[in-house]
Amino acid sequence: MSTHLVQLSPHNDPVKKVVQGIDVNQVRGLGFDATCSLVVLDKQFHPLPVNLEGDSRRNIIMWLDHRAVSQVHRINETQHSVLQYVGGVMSVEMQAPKLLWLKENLRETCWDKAGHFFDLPDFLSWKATGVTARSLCSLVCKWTYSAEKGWDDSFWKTIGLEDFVADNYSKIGNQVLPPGASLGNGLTPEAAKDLGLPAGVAVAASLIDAHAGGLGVIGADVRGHGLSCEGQPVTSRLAVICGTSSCHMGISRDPIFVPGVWGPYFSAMVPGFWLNEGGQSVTGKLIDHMVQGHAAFPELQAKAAARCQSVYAYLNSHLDLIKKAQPVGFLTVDLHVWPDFHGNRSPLADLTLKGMVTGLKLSQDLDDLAILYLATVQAIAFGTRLIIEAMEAAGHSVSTLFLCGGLSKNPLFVQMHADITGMPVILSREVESVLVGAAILGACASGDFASVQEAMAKMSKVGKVVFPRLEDKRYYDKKYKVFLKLVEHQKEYAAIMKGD
Ligand SMILES: Nc1ncnc2c1ncn2[C@@H]1O[C@H](COP(=O)(O)OP(=O)(O)O)[C@@H](O)[C@H]1O
Ligand SMILES: O=C(CO)[C@H](O)[C@H](O)COP(=O)(O)O
Repeated sequence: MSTHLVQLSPHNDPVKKVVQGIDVNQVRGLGFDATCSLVVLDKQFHPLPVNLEGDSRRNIIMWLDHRAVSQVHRINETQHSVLQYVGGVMSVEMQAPKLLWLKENLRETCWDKAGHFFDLPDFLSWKATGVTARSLCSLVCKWTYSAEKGWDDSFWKTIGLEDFVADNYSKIGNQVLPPGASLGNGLTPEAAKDLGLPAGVAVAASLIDAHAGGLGVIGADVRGHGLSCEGQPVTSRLAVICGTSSCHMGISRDPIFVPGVWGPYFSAMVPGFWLNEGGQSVTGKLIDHMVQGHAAFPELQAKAAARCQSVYAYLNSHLDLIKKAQPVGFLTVDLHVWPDFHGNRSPLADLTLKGMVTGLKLSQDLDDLAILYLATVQAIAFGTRLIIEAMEAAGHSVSTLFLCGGLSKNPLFVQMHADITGMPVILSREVESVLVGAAILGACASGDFASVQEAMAKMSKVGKVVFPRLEDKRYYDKKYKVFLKLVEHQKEYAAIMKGD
């Protein structure tokens, strides 16, 4: 069986493109993953605006939309027991605060007319099959559903969304399926026509993108690479899905409660295992922001284009040029970044935190841009170290990182994660591992594999292993101390400004 991976985009016909030249009757199954954004439809399944302007083309609240700040504060003040299962503090990026925002701000134009609220991956599987069943993954991770106990009526009543209880959760999902389960009669004739595939192809209950990435990498056979996780349980592996944001997926046999780290979620990624999900709200987005906002960016763009390189490949080679005899990471001895430009997701779970840079100079040249980029990459890796320390303090034991997502294409990002965490980093043979995770779902829905675990073992493959440069550890330990001071100081500044 071969696997075809496709990233959906509204601007082209990617599925038709990817199956060009192959016999579409060989396509056995389809799996969807997407970001955990909130899709709103009316009772007839038409888009409903989630904006004050009433534009129904904008019917999705994106996952990184932080408009529901006041709502999430009030939800957290309830200290309801479901909050235990999201790290103790609900994130503004989850669905309950967004739903409450819609009720409080768009009552007539949206809330009263709404018939269906979907997590984006569930919307896609509905669109493909007409089946409104939700994936256990999205409901458990973003909607407070429990795999063991179902919905908790008291939570929705307490936060002012008793409407869902009254109609037996029909608008947010009262049929829940494990990821990979086959949906209805598969692809509808209409969806089949849109995608250029045969009707009836098996379609799987979906996964959120990070969870698909986790499935795509975490079960690989690591024998023969000299790794300490060889022979250790799969629970010693941490999958880090790093793209626009980074998600740190660790699994365990028993529930582990990690303050500030989402979960524990039962069966939300690997069936039968509990999942903890650490995260950083902006990582790839932050690097892009720092690089594109610098005065030397036009020069960088021109030079990279002249060499037919990406700006990141150019910056990495520029850093190699200016580092001289020292390790590249040592270029930031006096430049430090705190990366929470969009608040801290884990483990501090503090939406109010902001980004910080210390060590700026008057220069605005390419060297300056390259070093700021390096310090940003390092700050993201220090954030990963902080998350791992929190997970380990609560009972996880991590020995190896499995990186995937757009940022794992950046060798500097990967090496910094190895050096700063002191752990080997495994990269998959298939670089688009998030899509491998979705393909695993499709292969389960078609019945080609009896279980997600079996499909994971067969379909994830180790590509490259990057080991930490342990000789640089002392330097990174010192920079980590500074990193922790930055947030301590930021909190002190906030306290000073709050005082009389
Ligand atoms: N070839 C590359 N080299 C360096 N960085 C890259 C490369 N490709 C993507 N990135 C980084 O990855 C991020 C996007 O990752 P991706 O996984 O595609 O996003 P998403 O999480 O939204 O699916 C970008 O913000 C960029 O910083
Ligand atoms: O919360 C998440 C997963 O649980 C992700 O951060 C969210 O889905 C967005 O992912 P991406 O970085 O791919 O845009």
